[in-house]
Amino acid sequence: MSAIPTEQTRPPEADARDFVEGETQRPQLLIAVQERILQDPILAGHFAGLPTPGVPLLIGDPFNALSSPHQLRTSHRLVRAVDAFGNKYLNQYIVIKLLGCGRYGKVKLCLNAFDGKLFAVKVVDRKRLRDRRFLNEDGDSIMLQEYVHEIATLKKLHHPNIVALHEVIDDVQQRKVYLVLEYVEGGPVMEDNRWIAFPEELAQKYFRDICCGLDYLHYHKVLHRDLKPENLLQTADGRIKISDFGVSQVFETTDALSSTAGTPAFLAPEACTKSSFEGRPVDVWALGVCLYVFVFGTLPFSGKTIPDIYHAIQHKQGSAAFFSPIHCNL
Ligand SMILES: Nc1ncnc2c1ncn2[C@@H]1O[C@H](COP(=O)(O)OP(=O)(O)OP(=O)(O)O)[C@@H](O)[C@H]1O
Repeated sequence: MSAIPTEQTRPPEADARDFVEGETQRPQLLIAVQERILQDPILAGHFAGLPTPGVPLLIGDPFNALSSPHQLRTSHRLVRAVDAFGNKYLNQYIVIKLLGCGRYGKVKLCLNAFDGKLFAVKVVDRKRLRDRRFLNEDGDSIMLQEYVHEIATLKKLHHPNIVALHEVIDDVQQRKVYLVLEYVEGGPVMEDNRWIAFPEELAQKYFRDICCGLDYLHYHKVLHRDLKPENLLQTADGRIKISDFGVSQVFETTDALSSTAGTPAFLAPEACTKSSFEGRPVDVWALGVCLYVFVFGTLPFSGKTIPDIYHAIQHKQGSAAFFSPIHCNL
C-alpha cells in the first residue's frame, strides 16, 4: 500500500512542499493534525481517538487521493477510509461531526490532515439535485454539467463576505458531489424559526456586510437567489458571510430569469407573478427582507400557504412593524 504520489498521479502544479519523500509522508501529515487537535480540547472531544503516525488505516487509504491544500481544483476521486480509532476520512479530510442538513444533503465539519485547518464539507446528493432542480426534458446530464460550471465559477469568488469554496470532489460512482467550504464558526446568524430582533447597530453592521458580498456577487454576474438569515453565516469576530449557493445562477449578458427559486417569503413581487423578471433586483428585495427580519425579528409578508404569502407580498403593505420608528441610518 503506497501512499506516495507518483509522477503520474502528482498534479503538475502542486507545491513540492506538499509531498514529503519516502515513507515519512503520512506521519508528517498526521503530526499537523495532532498538533491542531491538541491545541483545541473541544475538537479533541469529537475524535474517536487521536490519529497516530504509524497506525495503519483499516479501509482504503485517503492519502492515495492526494490533492494540494493550496490549489483550487476539482478532483474525481474520493477515497473513504476509517483509521484504527474509527475516525472517518474523505480523502485527506477527517470527519469530525455533522453541522447540519440542507435540501440537497448534509454538511460535515472536517479537519484537513494536510494543514490541520477546519472545513465545512457539503455532501450534495446528485439524485436530489436532479429531482429538485435539474429534471427537465433535456436530460439531467446537461443540467448537472451546468451545475458543475456554476461551482467552477464560485471557486473563483474571493471576498471576505462570501463563504469560500476550496475544493470540489465529484464522486461519480457514489453519485455525490463534495463541496469543501470555508468553515464559518458562528453558524447561521439566525436559526430557522428562532428569529429575535437585533439591536439596530448590529443590524446595520450585518446589513453592510451582506451588501458588500452581494455587490461583489452581482459584479461577477452571479445571482444568489436564496438570500435569507439561515444562509448568512457569522464568523468568530462577528462578520457575515453569504453561504449556500445551491440555487445560485451565473448569467452572461442579461440577468433575466423565467423560474422562481429560493424561499417564498423572501421573493420579490415580480417573481411571484411574472413569467420573466430580472435576477439582481430579486436578490436586492431579499436583502431588504433580511434587513427587516434583523430589525423586527419577524417577516414583513407571511401566510399559511405559498399562495397566501405571494398574495401578501403583492398586495399588502407589510406588517405593523413597518410603521415603527427606526433609526435614520437604516
Ligand atoms: N461553511 C459553513 N460553515 C459552518 N456551518 C455551515 C457551513 N455551511 C453550512 N453550514 C451549516 O450546515 C447547515 C446546512 O447547510 P446547507 O447550506 O446545506 O443548508 P440550508 O442552508 O439549511 O438549506 P438549503 O440548502 O436547503 O437551503 C446550515 O444551517 C449551517 O448550520
